[in-house]
Amino acid sequence: MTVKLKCLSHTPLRGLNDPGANVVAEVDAALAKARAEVEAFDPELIVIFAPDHYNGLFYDLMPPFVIATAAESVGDYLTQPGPLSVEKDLALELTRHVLDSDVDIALSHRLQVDHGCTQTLEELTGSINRYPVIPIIINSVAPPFAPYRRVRKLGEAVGRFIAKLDKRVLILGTGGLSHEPPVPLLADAPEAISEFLIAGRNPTPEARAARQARTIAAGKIYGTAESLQTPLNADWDLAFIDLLVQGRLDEIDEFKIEEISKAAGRSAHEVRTWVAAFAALAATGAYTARQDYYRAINEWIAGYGVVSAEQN
Ligand SMILES: O=C(O)CCC(=O)/C=C/C=C(/O)C(=O)O
Ligand SMILES: [Fe+2]
Repeated sequence: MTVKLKCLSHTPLRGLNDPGANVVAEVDAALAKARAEVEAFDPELIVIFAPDHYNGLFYDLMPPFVIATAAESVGDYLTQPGPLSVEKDLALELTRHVLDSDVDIALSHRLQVDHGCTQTLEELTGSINRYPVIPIIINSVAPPFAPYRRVRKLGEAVGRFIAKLDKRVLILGTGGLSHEPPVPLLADAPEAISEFLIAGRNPTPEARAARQARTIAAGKIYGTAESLQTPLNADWDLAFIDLLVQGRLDEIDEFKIEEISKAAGRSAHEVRTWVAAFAALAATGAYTARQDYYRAINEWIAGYGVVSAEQN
């Protein structure tokens, strides 16, 4: 087995509310470099830890963690719709292995995934189905969340499974860093919103367009005095990246969910996907990591980072 890791932010607003051309070019260059590295590595399997933003998972049955044996992209926010090339039998084997490792995980034989999973796949591989993939969704948007120490345990269990495979495996984490888009909360939500959050699968095109328009409007004022959302926090982001690069993963067990929401925004919990990805890599052996890119980008509602790592 050979393992490489990439963790990066995603944003619903790429192409819909872009920052200046110089910043877009900078991000494009960072992504082009990452994509070239993936191409050269030529993975035989991608294990992607990703969040969902009320497209596949709803409060009618909200699991903390899910492995998909089949997945279909809903194609939100300019992403490619259609099926992913999920390694069905291996995904099922991984599910058994995770359960045998004392980490409870849900299983889906038909999961809808959104830009939170597919944008990174597209950016790093050119499409949503270029390489065999196993999607692992970590609830990062719909509280209550599993504690961070459980996310680390999940990652470790997945890493031990990867370590037994005779394959080149690319581990991906996607989401974060600090940010807070206008994702509604179930607590105190009006009837129509709570109905959507509980059972809003397959929205009409009009409903999807309204969601996207709301996010674009939020992006236009994000980081200004007019915005009610928690702003980006570059210090928090860089400290988190440092912790991963320095291999201080045990400190993650002490992360406090409420404190992170306040300091870095409610959607900063998407970094749970990075936690799981790094824990998985660490379970395969010692690693070296580096920060490839970071910039706080208000227009994209994203503390936007790219981090790479590989086994020593
Ligand atoms: O669900 C919607 O489309 C509206 C909610 C939203 O703002 C989506 C945010 C997407 C992200 O990737 C994020 O910021 O985490
Ligand atoms: Fe997201």
